[in-house]
Amino acid sequence: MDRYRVPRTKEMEFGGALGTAALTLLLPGAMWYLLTACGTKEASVLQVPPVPTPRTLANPQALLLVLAWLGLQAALHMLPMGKVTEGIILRDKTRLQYRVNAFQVLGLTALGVGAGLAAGLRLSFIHDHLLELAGAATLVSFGLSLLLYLKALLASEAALAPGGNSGNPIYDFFMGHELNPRVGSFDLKYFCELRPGLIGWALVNLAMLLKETELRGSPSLAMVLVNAFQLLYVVDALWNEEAVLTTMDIVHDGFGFMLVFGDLAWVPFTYSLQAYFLVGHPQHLGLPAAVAILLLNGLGYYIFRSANSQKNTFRRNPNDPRVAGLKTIPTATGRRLLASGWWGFVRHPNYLGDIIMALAWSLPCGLTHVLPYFYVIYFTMLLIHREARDERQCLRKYGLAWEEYCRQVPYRIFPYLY
Ligand SMILES: NC(=O)C1=CN([C@@H]2O[C@H](COP(=O)(O)OP(=O)(O)OC[C@H]3O[C@@H](n4cnc5c(N)ncnc54)[C@H](OP(=O)(O)O)[C@@H]3O)[C@@H](O)[C@H]2O)C=CC1
Ligand SMILES: CC(C)CCC[C@@H](C)[C@H]1CC=C2C3=C(CC[C@@]21C)[C@@]1(C)CC[C@H](O)C(C)(C)[C@@H]1CC3
Repeated sequence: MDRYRVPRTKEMEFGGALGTAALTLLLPGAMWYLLTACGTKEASVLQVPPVPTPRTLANPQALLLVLAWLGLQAALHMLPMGKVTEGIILRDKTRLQYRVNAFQVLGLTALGVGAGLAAGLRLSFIHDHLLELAGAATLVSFGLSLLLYLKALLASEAALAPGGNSGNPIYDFFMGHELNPRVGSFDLKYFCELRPGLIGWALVNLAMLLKETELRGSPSLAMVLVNAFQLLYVVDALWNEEAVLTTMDIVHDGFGFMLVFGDLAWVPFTYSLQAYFLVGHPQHLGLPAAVAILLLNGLGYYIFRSANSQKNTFRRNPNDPRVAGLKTIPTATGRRLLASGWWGFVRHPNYLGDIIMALAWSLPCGLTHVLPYFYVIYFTMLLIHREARDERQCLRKYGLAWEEYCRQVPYRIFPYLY
């Protein structure tokens, strides 16, 4: 097993141990700040929000609900439906198996929620107890990350994550020490990456729509647009679940606090900020503006989906007629890089589409507040940072061929700008 041992992480990211220690506290703090500010009349980012009470941070009922949600999603994931597929080849030359059934799970969850609503369930309680639920999800994230770190200490050296094996406990706790932590055949990272967080996000959005309906008799056009756009994004991710197996998160990053908190708390509670904002700060959206925003989202989605599909098709079968005619650059690894089509336009066309969509999700909230624009600002920063991480890995993997690609396709995300 020694020859498969994962080398020590030398280049630490996010400012090393100090930076990751700060982020471990700052990220939950930022989420708390955003939600509290959004719940006030002013919704100002400059107003210092009240200090959270212990009861809001650790509410037993909210904790039970979050655990029940995770339990339900885990149980649905384990149902023998959907196909089983293999992940990429690991260091020890083995491949893990994954059950692909997130889309069916979404369908079953939707049926359950529909039945609940028909039976009188007041889903808008999610709006009324948003802080408690976010606090509970944060607590669960800390607990799970700690268990994962302890479990990783017992794992074989070949099972560790290349990015989370520095030997510094704080850094490795944040980045994730073990690459693919599993309990039996249940893969914790693969499960958390999409299902509880993304379906939870759609559920929180729906709760906001229902709350608005309770308050004003019907949902606003702005709220319908935000719900529809983000639901499309969630459905798309679940429908293309298999593609997640080749993302940086699954292939390179361990499962630590960054991803656990990101998946279980950050995504459902901060990505739904626009819908939460609209409940307390109704916006009038005229039809021409709505059509323009709809077209913008359509453009973003088209770029995002076709760029991701083009690369996935090419990686699966370079001779597929849909991609066989594209220009490519050979690399020493035997794999080729696409150098025309979407991947000849900019080096990360999928990020460009994603950022355009992010803007379209904020615009329905009007131009009077900064808060609903948090997502597009944060997301642009996240993707610029992620792009830099990916470039470093690609340069390491492909060397001269990557340099040639960068020469042929000079812009990273934004054509003629960056
Ligand atoms: N909503 C959210 O919060 C987030 C969304 N995302 C979205 O997730 C999606 C996936 O993103 P991510 O996992 O970061 O990365 P990508 O899907 O962009 O994958 C990057 C990898 O693609 C391969 N690649 C790069 N250039 C080429 C090329 N020219 N030809 C062929 N292959 C190439 C390389 O891997 P290899 O060569 O090994 O195949 C590279 O490591 C994106 O659409 C992104 O916007 C990402 C993060 C957060
Ligand atoms: C909390 C920190 C600031 C950083 C946390 C980052 C995470 C929230 C994101 C890292 C990569 C992600 C991906 C998606 C959601 C956000 C996180 C977990 C994704 C599942 C969204 C839907 C897309 O279609 C996708 C391609 C499947 C995404 C994969 C990466």
